[in-house]
Parts: sequence; C-alpha cells; structure tokens
Amino acid sequence: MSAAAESIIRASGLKRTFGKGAGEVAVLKGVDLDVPAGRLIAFKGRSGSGKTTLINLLGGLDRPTGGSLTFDGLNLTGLSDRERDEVRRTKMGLVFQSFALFPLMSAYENVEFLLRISGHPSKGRKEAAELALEQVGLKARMHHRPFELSGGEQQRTAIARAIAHKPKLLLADEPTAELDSKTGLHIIKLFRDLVTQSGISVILTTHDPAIMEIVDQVYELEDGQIVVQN
Ligand SMILES: Nc1ncnc2c1ncn2[C@@H]1O[C@H](COP(=O)(O)OP(=O)(O)OP(=O)(O)O)[C@@H](O)[C@H]1O
Repeated sequence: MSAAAESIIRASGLKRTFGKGAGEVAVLKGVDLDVPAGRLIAFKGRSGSGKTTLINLLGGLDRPTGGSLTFDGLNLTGLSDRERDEVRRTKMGLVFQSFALFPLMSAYENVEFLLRISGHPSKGRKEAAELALEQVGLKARMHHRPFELSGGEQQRTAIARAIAHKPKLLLADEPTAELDSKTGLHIIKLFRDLVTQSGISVILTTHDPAIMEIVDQVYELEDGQIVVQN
C-alpha cells in the first residue's frame, strides 16, 4: 500500500435536514470527513449531536439532503435506493446497540441466516458462519439461543453476523451501550483485533471515554459538524 492510506469514507459538505418549513431541523450542517481504510474510528458527541444520523448516512440507510459521500471510491449519493441496498448488503456490516438477534435461532443460525438472505452461495456458507463465530470467540457456544447467552455474547453474535460476508466496513451504533463497562471494553478490544487481523474498517459511535484510548482516531460532532479530529 502507498504511504497515503486509501479512504474508506469521504464526505464533503454532508447535510441532513429533517422536516419542512417552520418545523425544519438541520441536524448535519456540512460534515467533511476523510476516513482512512483499515482503522478503528469513533464518533463522539453529546446526545443529539447527530452521530446516529451520520452513521445512517454512511451505511446508506438514509439519504443526505446535501453534500457528497463516497464509500470505497463509490459515489453513494449518486446511487438508486436499490443500488445502495446492494452495496450495503455486500460490502458493509451493521451492528446495533440492541443486538437485534432472532430470538428463536441459535447464534450459528442467526449468522447463517443473514448469509443466506444476503445471497451468499450455499457452498461455503457453513464454513463462513463458523469462521465468523470463531473470530469473535463464540464457536464453543454457537448452538445456544440468545436468551442462553450473556449480553456480551449476544453482541459477539451480532458482530459475527455482521462480518461473516467479509465486508469492507463495519458500522456500529453505540455497540456497548447495553453492556457493563468491562464487557463493553472487551467488545471494543474485539473490534481492535478484527481491524488488526483482517484489515476491516470499523466506525462506531460511543459516549464511553475509556474507548477513546483504544481507537485509532476520534471525530467529535458538535452542532452538526465535525469539530475535533484526533
Ligand atoms: N427522523 C427524524 N426527524 C426529526 N428529527 C430527527 C430525526 N432523526 C433524528 N432527529 C433529530 O436529530 C438530532 C440528532 O439525532 P441523533 O440520533 O443523530 O443524535 P445522536 O448524537 O446519535 O444522539 P444519542 O447520543 O442520544 O444517540 C436529534 O435532535 C433528533 O431529535
């Protein structure tokens, strides 16, 4: 790789306004970002500063009302909804605060099912699901259902599900918010290991100051813009 790392995300003047007329709320007011690939990145900012709104735009779950956004060199703002869905399905993984697992399926079935609906060929699906569960340290418990797993193990399952198709970018919105601080730290260390070992890019949002020590870079959002980068 060249000295200048390639970008996984580039945003320029990114805006997201909700509502119309007198009820209009400008949440993102021109976000400029250049996120190098293969790093662990955190967005921080007070509640309501727009972190989730920004993550949703980066993941193509929502469309900006202004500005431009590229993912892995691809202009996301120029794509149709269907094309954006396809990019997300094949090249991104999403992790949420609430884990969002299917309660009647085992950890393995949760991972395998997502591979199936995202079009992964049947050949190799079992291996891909098992490898992802192994990467998150859950292979020994993969036949348990979510209610038999701890919160940390449930979040590991959700992470396995998000990385099984080998995405380039993993987006995690407050992935540790439902966990105690020690378990949350283990989850962040898992993201750290995934970035180091597989070269995936991870962007997460957090309020937890302990996490800031572990990530490569922190971007702080304030009043709809990135105000600090370190
Ligand atoms: N669909 C929507 N319609 C109107 N306002 C919205 C919508 N989505 C978000 N907002 C507003 O945008 C602002 C930013 O919300 P967002 O969830 O992005 O913040 P956040 O930084 O993730 O907050 P938290 O840390 O509490 O999760 C909030 O004031 C919220 O009310």
